[in-house]
Amino acid sequence: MMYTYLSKINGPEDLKDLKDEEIEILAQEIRDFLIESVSKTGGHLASNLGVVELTLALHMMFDSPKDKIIWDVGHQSYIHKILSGRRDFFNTLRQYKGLSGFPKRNESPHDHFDTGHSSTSISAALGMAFARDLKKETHSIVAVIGDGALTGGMAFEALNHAGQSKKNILVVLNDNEMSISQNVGGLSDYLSRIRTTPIYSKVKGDMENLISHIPAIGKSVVKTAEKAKDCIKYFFVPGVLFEELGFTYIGPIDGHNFGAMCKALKQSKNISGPVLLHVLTKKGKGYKHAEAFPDEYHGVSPFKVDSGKPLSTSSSVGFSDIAGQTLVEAGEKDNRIVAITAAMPLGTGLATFAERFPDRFFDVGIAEQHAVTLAAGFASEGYKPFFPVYSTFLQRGYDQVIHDVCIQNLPVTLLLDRAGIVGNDGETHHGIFDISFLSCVPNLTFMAPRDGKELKHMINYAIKQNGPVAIRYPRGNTEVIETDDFNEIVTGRGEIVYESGKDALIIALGPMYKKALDACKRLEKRGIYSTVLNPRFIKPMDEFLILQYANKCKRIYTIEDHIKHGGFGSQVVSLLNEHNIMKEVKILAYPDVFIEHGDINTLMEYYNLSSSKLYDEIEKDLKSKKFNRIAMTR
Ligand SMILES: Cc1ncc(C[n+]2csc(CCOP(=O)(O)OP(=O)(O)O)c2C)c(N)n1
Ligand SMILES: CC(=O)[C@@H](O)[C@H](O)COP(=O)(O)O
Ligand SMILES: [Mg+2]
Repeated sequence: MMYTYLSKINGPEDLKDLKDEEIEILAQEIRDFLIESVSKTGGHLASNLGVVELTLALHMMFDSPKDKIIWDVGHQSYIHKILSGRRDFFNTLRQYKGLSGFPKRNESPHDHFDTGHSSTSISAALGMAFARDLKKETHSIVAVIGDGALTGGMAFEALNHAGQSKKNILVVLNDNEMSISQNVGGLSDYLSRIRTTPIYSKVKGDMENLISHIPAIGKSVVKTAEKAKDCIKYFFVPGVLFEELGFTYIGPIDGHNFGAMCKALKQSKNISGPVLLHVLTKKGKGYKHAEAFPDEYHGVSPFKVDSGKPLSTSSSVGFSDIAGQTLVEAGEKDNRIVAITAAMPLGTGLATFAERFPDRFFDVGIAEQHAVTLAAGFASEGYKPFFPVYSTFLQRGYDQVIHDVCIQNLPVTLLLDRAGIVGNDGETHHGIFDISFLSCVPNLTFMAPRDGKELKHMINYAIKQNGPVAIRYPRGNTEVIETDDFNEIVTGRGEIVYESGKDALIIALGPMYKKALDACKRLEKRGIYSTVLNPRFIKPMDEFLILQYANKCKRIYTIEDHIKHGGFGSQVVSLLNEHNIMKEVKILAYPDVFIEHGDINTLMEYYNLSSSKLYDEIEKDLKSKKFNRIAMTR
């Protein structure tokens, strides 16, 4: 495709000479480029299509990188990347060693703050504003936050502080009425009222003027006048909530009108103190499939541009779907079951539960902390709350897990979806810390299913427990095994899934058992016979089974889709240590680094966790041990 204007943009300075009509053509070219490029790599499409004019206006009116633009979540920063000299790298978007899907300070001087998790932009911008003023610098600082991200508690904490601080920062609220799914909550309703009541914006200036001229004479008259002022203000002035917090509110502005956006941004620069600019956009703008289904086009895998259909389809089923389906089946039988999501009903497989049991389904917005304590409240009243949440996002609700759930030993079940490497979203999103931060918490039962069938049984097991349970499972698909032979889930019991000899004991957590099994069968061809153990329980661990086989086998390997530090393997080591079993354990897990983005198979290969790398590691290790022994006896 020919990009007449886009091909000439190598940095934001190249925008400055363009006329409004040319900017309009450029906006169209950017949309075409985005659709074409993301259809090949996959990525966050709909959110980016919605902020084309907004990003152009920001780069036109501010002087990046001297002025700092902070993108909340950062999934909508693609146009910013295109305009700041990274267009030619879009064919590598979210690929291993390629362009990140989020802002990265180490990627460009135009990226001032790394994001990925939601609702951090206002806090970061405010910190930068305090620093700027202490250093007596003068640049502008802009936080761009979506209406979804504004539902996160951190955003409220930051607004509260920023309003009182009187610091010069601009918060651009990009309101498209969508989180990944339809946005929720009272604040979202408030924004819709501003959006749908045109009188608000028209009369704002006049009203403020009028209010300021209401005279104040005599004590009781003053009181009455103040009350009247408040009433008038609350009724007519848009964004009064933000004004009351200490912000100057501007808006709502049509975020697809470049001229209006530039005018509003210019206006914001002349206001002293924090300003909130409320911008209305359409998620998916300019691509009919994304406009019609912004939730499905929020994050996409490669697709055909004409039909909008994914390039590859899979016949297997996702772990998330199995979790959702199991909760629906359980919900039919037991009306104590409630399901909570923090703005991820689709990703966590809860769509059917939401439809089937609207009274027992709660989307709380991007509010993981609140979700955990809400679940605790339900549990304290005899309910069986389930909170399916991406492992990485539960990091937000850690204190609540300890303080509100586990200390009170409440029967809340945390379904840790996307546990392990998630692939292209990268370091902010990999769920590789949960074993470390959860297995140290008393009262919590913690499990990892080897496949979808085991997940189903574990969820049903969790329903029967009287205390907190967590179950971790990865992003992606699982086999559907419809066989009846299944060892029932019993607290603290693992299972031997394969036993051909005692050369090696391979303890493989969750779905890693499959790779272990592959490696084990290849090892047999080299005359190495081993046993594969599926621990099922991270906590309480099946100490008996592990010790029994550790005693029998020559060498022990643990495999997990998690970091090594504080992970499952390190707990096996300490178990053996406590029982004076002096056998070497090799932990096969991720090292102490943040794992970059890339597809899951590539990352697993790189970090020696693919079947073939596991085979190589074990074979090499067993060989070297033989040599060591010979060397030692000499
Ligand atoms: C703490 C946290 N929870 C959940 C998510 C998943 N998530 C990513 S984008 C998004 C929706 C954001 O909506 P909004 O800010 O309005 O941006 P839009 O996509 O509408 O432009 C969600 C829930 C996240 N990134 N961080
Ligand atoms: C930006 C963000 O946090 C989400 O959009 C995330 O990328 C979704 O991940 P899944 O594709 O695994 O649902
Ligand atoms: Mg939104």
